[in-house]
Amino acid sequence: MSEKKTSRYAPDLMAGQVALVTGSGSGMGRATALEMASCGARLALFARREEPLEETAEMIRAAGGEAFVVPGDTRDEDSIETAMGRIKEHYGQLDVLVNNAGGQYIAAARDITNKGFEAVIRNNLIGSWQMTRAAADHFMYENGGSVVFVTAISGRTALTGFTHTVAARAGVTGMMKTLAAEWGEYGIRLNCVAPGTIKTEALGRYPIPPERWKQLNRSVLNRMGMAEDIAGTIIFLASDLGNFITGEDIYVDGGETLHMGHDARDMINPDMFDKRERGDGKDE
Ligand SMILES: CCCCCCCCC/C=C/C(=O)SCCNC(=O)CCNC(=O)[C@H](O)C(C)(C)COP(=O)(O)OP(=O)(O)OC[C@H]1O[C@@H](n2cnc3c(N)ncnc32)[C@H](O)[C@@H]1OP(=O)(O)O
Ligand SMILES: NC(=O)C1=CN([C@@H]2O[C@H](COP(=O)(O)OP(=O)(O)OC[C@H]3O[C@@H](n4cnc5c(N)ncnc54)[C@H](OP(=O)(O)O)[C@@H]3O)[C@@H](O)[C@H]2O)C=CC1
Repeated sequence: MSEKKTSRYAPDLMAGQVALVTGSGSGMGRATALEMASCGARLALFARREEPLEETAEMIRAAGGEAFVVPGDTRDEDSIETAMGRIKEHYGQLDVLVNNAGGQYIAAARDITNKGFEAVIRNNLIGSWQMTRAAADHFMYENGGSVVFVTAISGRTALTGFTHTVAARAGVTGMMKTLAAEWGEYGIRLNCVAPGTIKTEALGRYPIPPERWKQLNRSVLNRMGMAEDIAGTIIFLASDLGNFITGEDIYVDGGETLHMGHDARDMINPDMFDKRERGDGKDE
């Protein structure tokens, strides 16, 4: 067997646990699956396209982990039932569900048709509900578990061009909080991770010329987010590290949503804010 990949967390943090990650053929889903495997979790990988899932599974196996591919569509109840049945047969348990699958198209609100609005709600809200309900029915009402939803920063800020998905993600957050209140008694914890602008393959699908990519970076940390930034937070919440956290909504956005009423750096004297050796406010 090949050597286990080093994890940023303890290599046995998720030992004995089975985790289902949706949308794990790319981006944040793949990064989360890889890191969970390096923490000892056994993975079930779910998305519509089988080939990228197999690639993720191969990466996990090459690093000494265990992964099982269950293709399906979060909008399709039958494919979810099939996946849950196969996970039961293969692993016999499910402890963690990461609802990361999602996507939308960009459009001005006045150009969004009712059909288009509904399609995005189905993909980003109803899909997550269906996965969560099935995981609870099949596994978690009986044995407890942890569910993490990947949403977006739109709870704190407007995102023009994304009215439909902003509505869907806000729906997910409200649903998560209410389920957390109802399902605490079953030992089920539910939380959201809200990513800022994260450099994944998906961003490349938007019609934004590469020379304008820099403008996407509104983080105060002076870099775009990476899939691993999100994976680390998901694992913190999903694993025992987050044992007493439920109903929370954690923003992982490099400060992108720190709105400034005024920016004195531009208005008054930029030199005043130049980087200094000392950061304690005393004269140098
Ligand atoms: C500056 C920015 C910073 C942007 C940076 C800020 C960060 C943003 C955060 C988000 C990042 C990401 O999500 S990254 C993910 C990137 N996105 C993707 O990968 C694409 C995801 N898209 C999809 O999966 C699908 O298109 C989805 C939206 C779910 C709809 O799929 P369906 O099969 O259910 O439906 P379809 O039959 O395709 O379409 C149904 C109707 O939806 C509408 N519709 C669908 N696609 C459409 C399109 N491209 N343009 C217009 N309208 C469309 C039409 O009305 C369609 O009806 P008809 O007209 O009758 O056909
Ligand atoms: N990148 C960013 O800046 C941000 C992204 N997000 C959200 O975070 C999540 C991950 O994003 P990211 O990694 O960038 O995106 P990706 O497009 O790389 O990943 C999304 C994955 O979801 C899968 N998926 C989409 N719809 C379905 C469905 N109906 N059923 C099953 N699987 C589905 C896709 O695989 P397949 O096509 O094979 O089904 C894809 O692999 C998404 O929900 C995204 O909208 C939120 C904020 C910012």
